Amino acid sequence: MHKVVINVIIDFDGILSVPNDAMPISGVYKQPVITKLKRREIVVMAGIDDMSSSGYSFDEVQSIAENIKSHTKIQPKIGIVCGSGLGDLANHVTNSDTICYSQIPKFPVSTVPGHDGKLVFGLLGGKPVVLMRGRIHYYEGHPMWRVAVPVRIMKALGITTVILTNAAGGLNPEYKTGDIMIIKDHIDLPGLTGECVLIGKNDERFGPRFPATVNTYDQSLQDLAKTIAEKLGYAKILRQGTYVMVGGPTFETVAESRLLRLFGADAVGMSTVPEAIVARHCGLRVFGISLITDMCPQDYNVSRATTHEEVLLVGERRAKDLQKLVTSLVEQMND
Ligand SMILES: O=P(O)(O)O[C@@H]1C[C@H](O)[C@@H](CO)O1
Ligand code: HPA
Repeated sequence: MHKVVINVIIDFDGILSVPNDAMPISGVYKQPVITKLKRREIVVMAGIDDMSSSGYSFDEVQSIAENIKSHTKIQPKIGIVCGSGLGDLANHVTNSDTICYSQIPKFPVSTVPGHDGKLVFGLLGGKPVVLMRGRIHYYEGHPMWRVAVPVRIMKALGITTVILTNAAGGLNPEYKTGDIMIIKDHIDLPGLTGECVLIGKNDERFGPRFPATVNTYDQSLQDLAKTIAEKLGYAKILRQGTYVMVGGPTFETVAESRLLRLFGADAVGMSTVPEAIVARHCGLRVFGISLITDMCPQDYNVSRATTHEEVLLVGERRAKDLQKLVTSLVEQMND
């Protein structure tokens, strides 16, 4: 969302004009403007996109879902978003129907390597699922609402639970590359600084204006995943922690990593939080899991540069373990 500072001139007849040099910059509205004008008028005058927009309307979301339904007979109960390098989970889906995002009118398309851009419908662990092989990220230039609108679309397709997976950098010094972290909580750093995914007009048919975000991540699913992971022999690589979302696409500096750790985060990534918030907002049960693909530098002497290639490589190496965990979780969870 853009914010603008503009100067307006209001003459004695109440006629209002905007100087030619009025330009959108990051900032806040000047108070005198707010008192004289409706917010919407300022937006129109400044030539900015509709600031009250929170994205596709309820009806648009329903109609995107209807279009998707015409491509498959599967009625999914669980939605799964695959993180960087984790899309091969789709290979475990049987009886599958695959639809490219680009085939679906208005469905946002991902541009990031390791994010194929396909919806895969089918059975996983015997349950009907829809899997997003590839997600949309804020740093690709999408507004925040668009990053998470696939979750609303999956809800309109009939899911009741969403599983969010991601690749993340480890901040907790006890973590190691290749660890699997069950997300117990998150820090919405963009949200705390004014870019919450739910900013804009609220349609109560999606969810309430002021949703609570305590207990975003379903406790019973966390417990079940922990039990399954231990049975699978993953105890040594299993973690449970707090994920912080940053806007990206830069990987963190040493000072940023230290700051995020001070905030209480165990892992950092560039996704998941808007999806989790939108999912809870519309009443979905949420489970989140991070694969620690690199350790964030917290010491200048040992800092080395993280690359996306490294992230994908670790994703590939741990893919099978994550696939087993997610498949068993889907199989054993109650609907
Ligand atoms: O989609 P996720 O969150 O798994 O992707 C992570 C964050 C960046 O998109 C990318 C960095 O390598 O991986
Ligand atoms: N930082 C932010 N996002 C990430 C990282 C990281 O180190 N690794 C994978 N996604």
